[in-house]
Amino acid sequence: MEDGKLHLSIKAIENDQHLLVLKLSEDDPLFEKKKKILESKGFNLQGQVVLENHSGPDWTNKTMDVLLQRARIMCSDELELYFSGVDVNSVHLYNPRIELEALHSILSFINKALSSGYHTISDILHDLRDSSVNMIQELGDKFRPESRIVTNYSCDKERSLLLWGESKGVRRTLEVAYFEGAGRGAIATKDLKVGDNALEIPVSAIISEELVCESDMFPILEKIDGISLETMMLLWSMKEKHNPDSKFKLYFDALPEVFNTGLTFGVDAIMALEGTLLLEETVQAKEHLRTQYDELFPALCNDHPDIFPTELYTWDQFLWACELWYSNGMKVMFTDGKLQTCLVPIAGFLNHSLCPHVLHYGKVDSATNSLKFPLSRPCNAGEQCYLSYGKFSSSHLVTFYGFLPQGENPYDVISLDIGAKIEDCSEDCCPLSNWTNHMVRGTWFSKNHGIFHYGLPPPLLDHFRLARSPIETNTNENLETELEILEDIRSTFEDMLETLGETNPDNSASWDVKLAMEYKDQQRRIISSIVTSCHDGSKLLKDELLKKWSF
Ligand SMILES: C[S@@+](CC[C@H](N)C(=O)[O-])C[C@H]1O[C@@H](n2cnc3c(N)ncnc32)[C@H](O)[C@@H]1O
Repeated sequence: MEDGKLHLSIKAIENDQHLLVLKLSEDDPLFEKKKKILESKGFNLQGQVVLENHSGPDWTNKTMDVLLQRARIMCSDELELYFSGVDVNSVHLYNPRIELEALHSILSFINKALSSGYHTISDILHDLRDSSVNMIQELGDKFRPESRIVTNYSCDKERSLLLWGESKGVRRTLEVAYFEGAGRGAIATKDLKVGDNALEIPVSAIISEELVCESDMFPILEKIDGISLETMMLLWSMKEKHNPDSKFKLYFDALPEVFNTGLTFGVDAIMALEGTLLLEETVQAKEHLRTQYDELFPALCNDHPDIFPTELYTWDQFLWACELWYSNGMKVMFTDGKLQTCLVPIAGFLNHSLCPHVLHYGKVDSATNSLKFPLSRPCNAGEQCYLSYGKFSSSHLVTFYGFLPQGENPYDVISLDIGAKIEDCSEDCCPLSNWTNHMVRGTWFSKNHGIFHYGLPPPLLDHFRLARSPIETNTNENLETELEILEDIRSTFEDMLETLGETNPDNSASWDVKLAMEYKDQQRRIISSIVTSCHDGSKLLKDELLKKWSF
């Protein structure tokens, strides 16, 4: 089996014994970094586990542990490698999504192995499968975001859309409900296991580029220099929304009238963002859209009033359509290998979570010509079923989706403008120093707050160490330098805290001001954690220095 990032295989050896081999995929763009981590943790690159019948009750747990430690590294993304070099032994959740990917990769492999024979070791494989299923269940149990259903919301339009879906061949084990603070969402109609499909949408029920290409606006749009198919789709949807004969009428009818994303923040909310990078991000994103609009309108309406009626192409409607596509668009890979941003009716009801039920979706199954949404973790009947929209920071989620996810978002990082790449020092001393950008995140994610770590990202510390003593690579002795580094980092982040200022909670504030303030509070929490970690680290160093001097 191959999961893009890791190869798992079973080889028969002697005396009914088998070898389970877990190897890093060389196609993984992070291959070199992961290889270095595996080596630095003392793992050989050819991860092998001998499977023999049967080695006692502890054997399954120990084997799962070995497999999981490796799979965590193999499934990690660049961000996780940057921050922790992956704390493979951690029993804490540093990133539930990666933990889920690692467990799910192991489970999928074992399921495949079981269905393709290996009778002599089927007991072992069953035990490993049960163990991974239990671990996935435990992971999900630790992550239960609050989701309260609003009972007085009529879901008539949504139900009509579900019925339309059934008539188009949509299969589902989900119902729609309205949730406090999240709008519509999907709940499981029965207990769903890992591998069950929450949804299956035939390609014919997906809004894709084909529709604009067949429309009467295409011959006009294709003549515009540099216009993308995504922009064409957006313009098509602005008109189709009002088409009483549209094949997707029930879909458009069920869309929210307003989206409430960062793109429609009012002046007060923008002002409330003062001191955060999100202020610039939202302003720039909106300016970019305004420029794009002004390049197309009113020219298109003036030149082709029959195809582009002025009343359907106002700036406000353009912005609504941008919010629709940003917050509901899904990347879909079709069977011809083309990747398109599409609107997927019904799947668009699924909300996002940091520990989603559906992790892998977006590739059309050629056997059924449909888009499937299989579960990577179980979802009980009546429970809200979540999707992963992607590995997004809170600033991205606020700007383009208009919400902050519940729980600690590991992708919530603050980039630091100290970009210059430093050359890799020797592999033995700091194998993961070769980064082009530096960043920080809440230090509560780090499990190592000890001396020389302080809960801060190792590559960032190495960057400062190298900048101070380019020749000396082993800084462990250099406590004074460490102290200076921590003082520098602390003062930078104290300045940031000061720029952020204080916010006073105001329950009567509008939705956008509340969201902006909530975002700002989160930023403050992240920055405060760095200041505190620097402070605690300095104390550790001073204690150490005192000990040295007292000898
Ligand atoms: C694809 S739609 C999901 C369905 C949406 N709730 C609705 O009523 O149409 C994406 C939007 O749902 C909302 N949303 C998704 N996940 C959320 C979450 N975890 N918490 C709050 N709102 C969420 C945001 O408004 C986002 O822009």
